[in-house]
Amino acid sequence: MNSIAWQTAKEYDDITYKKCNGVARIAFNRPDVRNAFRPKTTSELLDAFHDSQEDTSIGAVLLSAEGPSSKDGVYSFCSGGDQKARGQQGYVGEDGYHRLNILEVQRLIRFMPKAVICVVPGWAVGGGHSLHVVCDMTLASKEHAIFKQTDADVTSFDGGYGSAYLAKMVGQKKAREIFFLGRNYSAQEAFDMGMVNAVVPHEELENAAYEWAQEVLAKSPTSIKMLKFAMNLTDDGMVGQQVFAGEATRLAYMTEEAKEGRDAFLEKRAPNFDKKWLP
Ligand SMILES: CC(C)(COP(=O)(O)OP(=O)(O)OC[C@H]1O[C@@H](n2cnc3c(N)ncnc32)[C@H](O)[C@@H]1OP(=O)(O)O)[C@@H](O)C(=O)NCCC(=O)NCCSC(=O)CCC(=O)c1ccccc1C(=O)O
Repeated sequence: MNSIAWQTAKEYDDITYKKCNGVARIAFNRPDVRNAFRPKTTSELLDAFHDSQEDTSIGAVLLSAEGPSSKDGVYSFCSGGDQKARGQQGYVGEDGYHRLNILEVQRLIRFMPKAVICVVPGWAVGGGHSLHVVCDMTLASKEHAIFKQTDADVTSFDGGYGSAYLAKMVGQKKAREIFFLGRNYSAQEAFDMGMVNAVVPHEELENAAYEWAQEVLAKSPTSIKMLKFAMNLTDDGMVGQQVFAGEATRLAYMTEEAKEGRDAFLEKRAPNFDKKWLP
């Protein structure tokens, strides 16, 4: 991480948020509890992801984690929902309300028109595992990453991207094994299953993720956005169609034809569209 001139974009309690050369880095920062998320964490994640989406200088986002734990030196990406904050109907924040807002974070990652790369330095467990699944790509620490699904140990079930989309990624049998048995899988095993893009020596992990982001940034922003939404579309139903079509509408807005349609309305006249029907 030393060679990258990260600048803090905003101070938070449960996460860190930095930017450098078109890349944003959002990282869990509760390493002593394996980076479990509580409502405060998810609110901060939503805020930072929203900023990354809105910032036109940012083209790719790393979702990573600080660490290791000051207690035992163990690295983690995220161990899912903080079970100490869990109430009867969800996770209880400082306002006393019970929330399930990690799914909003998942949706922001899924629908943001920028590549999101998950950086897994250690444990990726429960809702933390699901977050890695929903990211566009995942890089994992060769020495320390461990993937594990504990939802069925604590009466939770991510019935969306965390399980059904995972099954599309690793196959139905393997996805059922991951959820029904809750075993530990190494970075290499996760790579072999198809849910990790690269296994990287721990010391090089953050730099590798930044380099992957820089490679993405060298590509056409419109292509990256449309490709992401096209690949999402078949799994996201009408919402996937809506997101893809929204961007298609934006492209249509940029044409002379659209300008004529708008101007004709404002000038209270019939539109004079260019009568060319391209083959
Ligand atoms: C991650 C472990 C496998 C790591 O094991 P180990 O290395 O032996 O460490 P530990 O000694 O167990 O832990 C160290 C320290 O951290 C605390 N801790 C770890 N994980 C959590 C956690 N999730 N919550 C609270 N605290 C945690 C642990 O207590 C220790 O503290 P000490 O004070 O030092 O004793 C292992 O830790 C582990 O299995 N952790 C629990 C994993 C888990 O079950 N997570 C929850 C899964 S359910 C979930 O994530 C909800 C998903 C979700 O949010 C969701 C999904 C679908 C729809 C809606 C929602 C929604 O929004 O709720």
